[in-house]
Amino acid sequence: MLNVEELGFNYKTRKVLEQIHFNLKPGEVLAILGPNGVGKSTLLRCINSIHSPATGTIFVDGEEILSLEKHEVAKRIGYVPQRSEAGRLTAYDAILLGRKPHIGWNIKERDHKIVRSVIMKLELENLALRYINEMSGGELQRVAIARALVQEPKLLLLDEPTSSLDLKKQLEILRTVRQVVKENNVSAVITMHDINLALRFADRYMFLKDGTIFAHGEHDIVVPETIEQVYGVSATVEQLNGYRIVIPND
Ligand SMILES: Nc1ncnc2c1ncn2[C@@H]1O[C@H](COP(=O)(O)OP(=O)(O)OP(=O)(O)O)[C@@H](O)[C@H]1O
Repeated sequence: MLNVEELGFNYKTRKVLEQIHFNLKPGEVLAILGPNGVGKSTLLRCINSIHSPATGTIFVDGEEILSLEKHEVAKRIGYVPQRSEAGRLTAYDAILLGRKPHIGWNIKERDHKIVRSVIMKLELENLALRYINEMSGGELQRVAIARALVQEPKLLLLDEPTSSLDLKKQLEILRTVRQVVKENNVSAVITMHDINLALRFADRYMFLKDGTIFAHGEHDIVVPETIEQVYGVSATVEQLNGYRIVIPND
């Protein structure tokens, strides 16, 4: 679904990413982890072609992403940035806007049906007619995720999607994203800071350090050495209730 080959990116003269190389299969959730400022959001923006890489190529569902028109990118990729803009429109209309790449001028009953089903899936019924510029950070974050889901993309790019959510909603959102990925055989790339949440919902993990991949693989790469090397934190990794968990030592 996603092939990133030898990707490098600079902000002006400052090198941010180099030698990023990985694949993601349909039906997989990849968690991108790493310290503040390492380039996680920048990587998502390169995949979504908001940024043009200095080197390398990115293929989504077999198509080179930079060769596609913006609306063609939007048909394939649903991107939720860290901070969403909030205009004076209702949550329902904001979510319906996610259908725009597919519909042109005419909104069909099928579009409303998809919007209603995502609203129910994310339990947003009570927010649907509220204005998004009057919402809390967490409410807005859930609306932005709903909007990406109604796009019915092949690839979801979520930049810290749970950063403003309470514990229950963190679990609900990630469970829903995982369910959508598995049911529709699409893929998701999610940047996160909470390693334990990632260990619960992702299939693969990628740790970035100094602008490049330090480790990439399944949960067995999440070991004390990786945590120490990437974050400079001594930690123990244990198994609890079927999940691997990371516990800092001090
Ligand atoms: N528009 C920009 N212009 C110049 N530098 C930028 C720009 N956006 C980000 N940077 C810098 O590029 C580096 C990578 O930023 P990025 O936002 O990708 O990191 P991140 O890993 O997502 O961080 P965080 O975990 O704090 O969200 C940082 O040093 C940041 O200061």
